[in-house]
Amino acid sequence: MITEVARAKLNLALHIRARRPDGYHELETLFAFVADGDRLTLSAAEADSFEIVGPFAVALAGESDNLVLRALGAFRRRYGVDAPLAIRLDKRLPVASGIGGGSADAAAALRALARHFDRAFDTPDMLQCGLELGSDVPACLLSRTVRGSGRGETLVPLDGPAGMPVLLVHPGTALSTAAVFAGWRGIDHGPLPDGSVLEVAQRGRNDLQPPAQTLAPVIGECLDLMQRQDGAVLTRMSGSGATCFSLYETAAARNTAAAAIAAARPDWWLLETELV
Ligand SMILES: C[C@@](CO)(OP(=O)(O)O)[C@H](O)COP(=O)(O)OP(=O)(O)OC[C@H]1O[C@@H](n2ccc(N)nc2=O)[C@H](O)[C@@H]1O
Ligand SMILES: Nc1ncnc2c1ncn2[C@@H]1O[C@H](COP(=O)(O)OP(=O)(O)O)[C@@H](O)[C@H]1O
Repeated sequence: MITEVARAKLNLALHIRARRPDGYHELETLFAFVADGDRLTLSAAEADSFEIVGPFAVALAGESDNLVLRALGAFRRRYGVDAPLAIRLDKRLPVASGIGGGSADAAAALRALARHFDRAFDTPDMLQCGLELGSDVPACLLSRTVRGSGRGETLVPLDGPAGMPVLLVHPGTALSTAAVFAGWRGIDHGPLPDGSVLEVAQRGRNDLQPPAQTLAPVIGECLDLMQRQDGAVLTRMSGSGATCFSLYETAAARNTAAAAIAAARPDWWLLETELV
């Protein structure tokens, strides 16, 4: 049996530069990944099966086109393999929350398939296979700190602050990525700055925060509460929201903040983790 962690994705900064005629946006982003995420297992079987378990399985129960199955179909068509497989997804990340759960699951499925069929996962061909499933899937295939541009598929690996403590907070509202992009006002506020990963993150922005917050005002409350805690070196919304993150210098500061936020908002989802 093969197990892959579908690590949660963060956009440490996300600059939207232009609307494209094909309906996508030209962007510049600093992708980073954390130690925790969904878990995907894959094994040879008599017949195909797909099962979703875990705390957020119920959010996907009504959907037939899970990104994991789309990844399986894309891999089979591309590489001409059809041996039956049993796949199980342990859904631990909130759905439609800006931390790439679906993209990370698709990427984890591609990595597991590559291992099962004895292929490399980081080839141009696999990255293209990933891009056809979603703009974030190539970055999620690599699951390491990387600068992304274009639709998110032009990737330059960077040395990030691995091990840095992170707190993720999701205030409960699911947001459609397309709806948030549609609310971007079309004003280019400029490229990612230069500097180390942490400097770029601290001097950067998330241009999708204003339109996300218009759709889900609770994001403002979430950021306020996170910013009121001591010791964060950066607090920001990730992707199209609504998950927000804080980076800390120490695990103790992160844990103290997590306890205070959990006490204030017991209904919000929290994850204490670290950058990889
Ligand atoms: C905003 C980001 C930032 O990393 O993350 P999430 O919030 O989804 O996690 C990504 O750009 C999301 O990537 P992904 O979730 O793979 O999006 P896709 O499936 O490719 O596209 C969904 C929709 O988002 C919009 N979209 C996506 C990427 C992009 N560069 N421009 C866009 O305008 C389009 O409306 C598209 O139809
Ligand atoms: N395995 C999956 N996990 C999460 N969402 C999925 C999955 N498969 C399909 N989806 C669909 O993709 C949408 C975007 O989900 P997700 O990737 O979690 O959000 P985001 O792109 O904001 O991080 C969901 O609303 C859901 O309809």
